[in-house]
Amino acid sequence: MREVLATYRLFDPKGAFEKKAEGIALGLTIGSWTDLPALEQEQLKQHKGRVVSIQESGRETEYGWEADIQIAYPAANFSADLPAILVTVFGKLSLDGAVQLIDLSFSEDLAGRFPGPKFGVAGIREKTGVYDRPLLMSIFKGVIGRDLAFMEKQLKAQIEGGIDIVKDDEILFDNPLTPFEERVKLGQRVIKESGRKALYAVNLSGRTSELKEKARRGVELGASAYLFNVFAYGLDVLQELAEDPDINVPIMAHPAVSGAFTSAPYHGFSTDLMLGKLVRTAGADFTLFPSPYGSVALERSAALKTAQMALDESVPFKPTFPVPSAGIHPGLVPVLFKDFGTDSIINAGGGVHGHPNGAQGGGRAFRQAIDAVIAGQAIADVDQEDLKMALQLWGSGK
Ligand SMILES: CSCCC(=O)C(=O)COP(=O)(O)O
Ligand SMILES: [Mg+2]
Repeated sequence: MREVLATYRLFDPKGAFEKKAEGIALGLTIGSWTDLPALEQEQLKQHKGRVVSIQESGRETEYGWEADIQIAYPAANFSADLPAILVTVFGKLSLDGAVQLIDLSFSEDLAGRFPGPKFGVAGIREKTGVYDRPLLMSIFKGVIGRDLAFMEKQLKAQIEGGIDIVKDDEILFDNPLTPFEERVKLGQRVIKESGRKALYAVNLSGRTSELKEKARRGVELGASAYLFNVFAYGLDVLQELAEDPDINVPIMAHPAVSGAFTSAPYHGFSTDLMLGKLVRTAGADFTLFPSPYGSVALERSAALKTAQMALDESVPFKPTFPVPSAGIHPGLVPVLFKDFGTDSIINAGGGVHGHPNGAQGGGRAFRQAIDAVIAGQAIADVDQEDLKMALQLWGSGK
């Protein structure tokens, strides 16, 4: 049956979940129907949401008792796009007090209407030539108000330090000093000159109506990846980009703005649904999200579940690379590896550029830490200068 299955976390002071679930199933589909003639009632029944399960946790919160409920919505009610689906399952309900949308599952034929990542984990490993360890990514920092020569210096240092992927900071937009097209050309040239198989994710920014054309032009000029602030634009915009055959480079979903609707404990979307499952469904090859340990920390269980959703083998999409980020330094590599494993990306801005030996030293320190954990060695025992300096500066561990 073509349908979407929505899981909600509900709260109710009286624990009247059956009534509440039925109210949602009816309210988000056919509304009130009891006064209608029998024939019309029969026709409307095909469109009514169906309560599939109610699971009470036994936990009492400030909003009352807690339960997870599942409601199936017939695909006949919506067109096969994320805006229509999100409005169907959480439209006005999202405005109605304490309720969270924590999961969405699509029937197979419906899932087939979405692209998923073009490249996924395997495709990105192929592009970077790295198969047996977490990849290392870094971020341009302090480039607002600086020119292309400054960026070139930073990019060279990062690549020479052994970084596999360099990304723009999400706050770097098109600007006269470092315009999009010039950044693309610069990245292409510097990577080519380095002889490495690195990627540079340029921030694809600007008006929605101009994005596709801009992205295609960037690809013509040699762009190797795009960073995209998906939550400022919307998931459907990401999907449009991912589906375009001419935009044939990996897309990196940045979590900026997502906290506005994923961070509340009793309202909004769950983080793993948005940053794990839905960005993957819409076509992101990488998903960035706050790690549990750094400066902008996500609760550990939410971060782990986000990575799990990005890689989950039970969905019919290529896996999205999980990128736990923010405040990452070399001393955190062992815990990142323990929690997120080989199929993850270690990503750092300050932890690379703030190294006493500059971005080159920062890159080397990370690579030394990664090599050590892969070899089963304690990073504190590594006798290499860059890593030692990093551990002295930032410590080892959380
Ligand atoms: C909130 S995850 C995004 C990571 C990011 O864009 C960033 O700038 C992190 O920088 P940091 O210096 O904390 O590594
Ligand atoms: Mg940033």
